[in-house]
Amino acid sequence: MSTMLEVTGLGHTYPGKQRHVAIEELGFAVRTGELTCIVGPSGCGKSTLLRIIGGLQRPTSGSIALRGTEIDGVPEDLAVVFQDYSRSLFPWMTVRGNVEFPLRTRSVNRRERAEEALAWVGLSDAAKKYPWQLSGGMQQRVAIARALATRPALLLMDEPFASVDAQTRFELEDLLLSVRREYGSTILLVTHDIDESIYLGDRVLVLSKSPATVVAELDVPLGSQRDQIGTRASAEFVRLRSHVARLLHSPAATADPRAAVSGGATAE
Ligand SMILES: Nc1ncnc2c1ncn2[C@@H]1O[C@H](COP(=O)(O)OP(=O)(O)OP(=O)(O)O)[C@@H](O)[C@H]1O
Repeated sequence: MSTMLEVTGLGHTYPGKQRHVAIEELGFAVRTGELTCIVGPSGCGKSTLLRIIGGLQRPTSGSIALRGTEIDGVPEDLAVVFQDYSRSLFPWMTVRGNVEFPLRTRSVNRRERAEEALAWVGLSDAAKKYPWQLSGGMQQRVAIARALATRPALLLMDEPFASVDAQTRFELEDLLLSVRREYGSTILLVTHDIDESIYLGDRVLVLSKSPATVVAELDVPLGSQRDQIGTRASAEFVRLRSHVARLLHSPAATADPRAAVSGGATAE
């Protein structure tokens, strides 16, 4: 499998009076076609990391390569879905207008692409509505459709389901799994929810407290067909969940980044 994203020796320090070392010597790779979840404690630097990968912020040190080319600015073939759907959609544009918006500079059939992406997320009937006429979960589907319409090489998602209720969250998680199964998307998703990281991920990267560094990389051997009840009740899921929880809460685990590489290791 080829490498989609390679992060090497990444560091970021916020300067000035509030000087803060947010990320330190952070490195990992995302393989093409893989859904990688990053889980870490609140304030550890997850959003900073995604902003840097998305080209919205320059790192203080280290490098990031997308398909072998170092990122300098906002890459064309990368899309981001943020947590706050209410601020990421344009309220004066219809749903279809929002999905077509990032395609305006590309020579593609915008209408066709937008309609296709809306069908992927089950919102064909809402194309002419405005975002404010939709529920929160539907608005986040629009944001996902807008990102998918550009056919990004890499889809970045920053806590995409953190602002919706639990039932909608489950539905959106399953939607994401089915879309990526069908289209083989490469996805890097940040969450602070351990269960979500295991339910969605082919691989989970566990980050330390700030400054963020990779504590462990775990393979998630749960297969590609997952369901909210059976998968979450499985012995493997429960084992991984307690393993990640221990890694996140144990100061000793932060000492050796290779302490728990590849899910086989147990913290018990
Ligand atoms: N502009 C800034 N200036 C100084 N410090 C900052 C700035 N932005 C973020 N930080 C600090 O950097 C650290 C990482 O912030 P970041 O938002 O990346 O964390 P996070 O893991 O995404 O947080 P959360 O889980 O709460 O969303 C935090 O301690 C935060 O206070």
